[in-house]
Amino acid sequence: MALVTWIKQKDKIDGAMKAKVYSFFEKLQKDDTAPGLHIEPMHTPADPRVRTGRIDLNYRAVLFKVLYETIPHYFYYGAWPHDEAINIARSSVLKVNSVNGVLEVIRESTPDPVTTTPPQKEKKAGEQDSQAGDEKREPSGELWSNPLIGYGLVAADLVKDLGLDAEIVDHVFAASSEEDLFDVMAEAPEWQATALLELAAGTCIAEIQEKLSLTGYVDNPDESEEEKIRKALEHPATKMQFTFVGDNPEELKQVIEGGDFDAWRTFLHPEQRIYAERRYNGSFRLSGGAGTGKTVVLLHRARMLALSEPQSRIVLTTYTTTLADSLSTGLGKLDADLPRSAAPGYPGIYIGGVDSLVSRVLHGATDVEQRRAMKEVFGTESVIPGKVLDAALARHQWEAAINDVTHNLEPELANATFLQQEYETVVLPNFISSKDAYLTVPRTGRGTALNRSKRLDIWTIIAAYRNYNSIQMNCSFVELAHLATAVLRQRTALGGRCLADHVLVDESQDLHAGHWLFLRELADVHADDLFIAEDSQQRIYGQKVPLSRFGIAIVGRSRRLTLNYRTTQQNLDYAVRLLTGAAMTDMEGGKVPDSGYISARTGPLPEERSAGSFADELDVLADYLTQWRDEGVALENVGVLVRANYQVAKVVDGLKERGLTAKTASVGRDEPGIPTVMTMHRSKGMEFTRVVLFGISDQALPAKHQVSNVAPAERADALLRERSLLYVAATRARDGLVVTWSGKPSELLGMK
Ligand SMILES: Nc1ncnc2c1ncn2[C@@H]1O[C@H](COP(=O)(O)OP(=O)(O)OP(=O)(O)O)[C@@H](O)[C@H]1O
Repeated sequence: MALVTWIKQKDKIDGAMKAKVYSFFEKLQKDDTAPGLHIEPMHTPADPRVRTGRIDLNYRAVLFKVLYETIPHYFYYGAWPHDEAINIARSSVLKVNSVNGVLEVIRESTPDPVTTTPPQKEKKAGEQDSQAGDEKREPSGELWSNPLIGYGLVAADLVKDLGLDAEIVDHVFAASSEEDLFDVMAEAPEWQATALLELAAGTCIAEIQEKLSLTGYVDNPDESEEEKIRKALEHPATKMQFTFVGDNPEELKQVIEGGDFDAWRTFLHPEQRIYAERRYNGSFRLSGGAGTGKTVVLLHRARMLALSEPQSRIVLTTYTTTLADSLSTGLGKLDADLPRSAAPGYPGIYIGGVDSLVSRVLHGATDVEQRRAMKEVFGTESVIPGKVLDAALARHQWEAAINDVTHNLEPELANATFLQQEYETVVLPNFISSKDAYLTVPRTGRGTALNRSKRLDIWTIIAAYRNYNSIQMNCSFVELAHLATAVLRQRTALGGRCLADHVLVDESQDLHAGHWLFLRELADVHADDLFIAEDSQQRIYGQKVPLSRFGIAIVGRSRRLTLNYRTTQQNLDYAVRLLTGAAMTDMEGGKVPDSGYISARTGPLPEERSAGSFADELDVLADYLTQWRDEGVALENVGVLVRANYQVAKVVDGLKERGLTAKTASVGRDEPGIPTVMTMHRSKGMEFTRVVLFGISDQALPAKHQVSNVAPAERADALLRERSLLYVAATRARDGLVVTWSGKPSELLGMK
C-alpha cells in the first residue's frame, strides 16, 4: 500500500491523460513496487526524495517519496513529457518553509524574467473582422512600473518576514512588465504567488501574514523532516496546493476528474477555509467582490455544519430559484452524500430560493394563521390572495392608483418607482395598516423627506393600490414575505420551535426588508444562526437595508474576501472601472472600496466595439462568435448579455439570420456549440469563458424607466444599480470580455 498527496496542477491535463494518470495512481496506491510503474530515483537530484514514474510512453510523473515508518507516501507534483519531467524532477525540492511552516515545492531555477518570453497573447478576437466604418476602442495600456518597488518593499524583508523564496523575490523585483510578474508567480508555490499578488496590490506584510495564517511557526531543528512535512500538511496555506488523498481511489478520482475547474472543492484559500469552518457566536456576514468565492464558502460551510451536527436543520437560500438550483448542483459536486431535506424544518440541508421558502411556509400555514397574518399586514382578517402580482402588473396598479386619487404630489413622488419603494421599505416592514400609523412612522434611511400633507396623499394612493389588489386577489412577493413572517411570529409567540438551526444566505445584497424579517424568524438568535454572503457592489434590485433593523447583529462579525478566482485582472479592472463615480455603500452604510480586488489570473484586455446600427452590431457579434468557434472555443460557454428582456429574442433572431444558432437562458445551458443570450439580471451568479455585453448604448443604459421621473435622492441609487448591473455582467467572464453598442455608447462606459 502507498499513500498519495496530490499537489494542485499548474498545467492542465486533458481527458485522455487524466485516465492514464488515474490508472497510474490506482496501481501505485495498491503497490508502489509494481513493475509497470517504473518508480525511479534521479541522479544528482536537488531533493533525494524525488522520483519519476512512467505514465505512458512519453509522459513521466514527478513525485516525492517520503517514508513514514514502512509506509511510502508519494507527493505528486505533475506529469510532463520525458525530458522536461527529468529536468523538473532534478531541480525540484519538497520542503517545509522554515519561516512559516508551509509545505512547498521550490524549483531551484525559476525563470529569469529578463530572458523569459512573455506567454503568447491570445489573438484579439474580431481584429480582422472589423466592419467598414466601425470604430474599435481598446482601453489604453499605461507605462508599467513594478509595484513592489513602488511600495518601497525590501527584498530581504519579504524573505525574512514572509518566508518568500529569495530567488523568486529577486525575479519579481527584476520584472519589467506585468507579464514578467505573472510569469514568476506562475512558477511559484501557490501560497507564495498569492502573497506576491497581495504585495503587488499594496497589502502590507502583516496583513498578508494574517490572511494566509503565516504567523506563529517555530522551526524545531530536532524534529525529523518527515515529521515536519506531516505537520505542514495541516497548515491552511499548504492546503491551498496540497491535498491528502491517502490510499482512497474515490478521493483520487475526484481530484483528478475535477481538475482546474473544480479546484474549489479541494484547494481553499486559508481565509475561505476559516469562514467555512469557524464557529461564530451569532450571525456573520461575508462580503467580497464578484468571483471571490463567497458561494464556495457557503457550500463548504453547509457541509461542515451538516457533518458536525447531523440532526441540525440547515437552510441554504438565495435570491432566485435558478440560483438555488445551482447551489444544489454545487453542493452535490462537493459531497453527494450530504443529508438533504425536502422541506424546511427537518434535519438535513434544505436548498431553495427565498421566495419559494416563503411560499412553503404560507402553504403550510393553517387557515387561522393565514387570517391573523392578513390582519397584521393589511388590517383585515381574510384569506391570503391567491394570485402573485408580477412587476408589470404592480406598476400598472400603482399608476392606476396615482391617476384615480386626488393628490398634490410632484411627479418625483407620484410615480410607481418611488411609491413602491416607500411601500416596501417603510409601510410593509413596519406592518402599517392605517393612515395614523403611517403619519407617525419613522422613515429612517429614506432619502426624500415627507411632510404631513405629503404623507397623507401618499397614504391615500397606497390605500387605493391595496384596494385594487385586494379586489383582484393579487399579492406581491414582498407582501407574501411579510405574511410568512407574521405566520412564523405567531408560532414562536405560542412557544413553537423555529424552522431552522442554521440559515446560510447567498446574494443577500438583493434581499428586501421583508426577506430579512422572514429569515430572522426562520432561526432564533443563537450561535451560527445566520451566515450571510453579500456583495453590495452587485446590488441590482431594491434598496439597501441595514441588517441591524431586523434584529440581525453582525457588528464585529463581518469580513471581506478580496482575491478573485473567476475572472482575469484585466476584466476585473474594467468591471471595477464601470463602478467609478458611484459611491458604493455596504448594507450597514459603510464605505466599500471601489478597487482593491485582485485576481490570480491574467488575460487579454477587454475590447469595446461600436457599430453604426443595430444590424451592424449584430454583424460584429456574429463575427466574434464565428471567430471564437473557429479558434476552438466551446460556444456553449459563451454568454451574450443584454440590458432588456425584449433584446434577447432580437439578438437570437438576428444571429439566426446570420447563420448562427443561439438560445435563451430558459432553454438550459449545455447544448454543445450554442451560446446563450440572456439579460444581465439573469446572468447573476453565473459564469462563462467569454462574455459579450451587447447593446451598451446610451438608449439602453441606464434604463430610462429606472432613472427618469425619480426624486433626486432616489436617482443616485437607481443609477448605482445600473452601474452595478454592468459590473455584475462584466464579472461573469472568466477569460474574454467584449462590449458592443450601436449609436452612442452608454454614459456608464465612461468614455470621453
Ligand atoms: N479556492 C478556490 N479555488 C479554485 N477556484 C475557486 C476557489 N474559490 C472560488 N473558485 C472559483 O471562482 C469562481 C467564483 O466563485 P464563487 O461563485 O463562489 O464566487 P462568488 O464570490 O460567489 O461570486 P459572485 O458574487 O460573482 O456570484 C467559481 O468558478 C469558483 O469555482
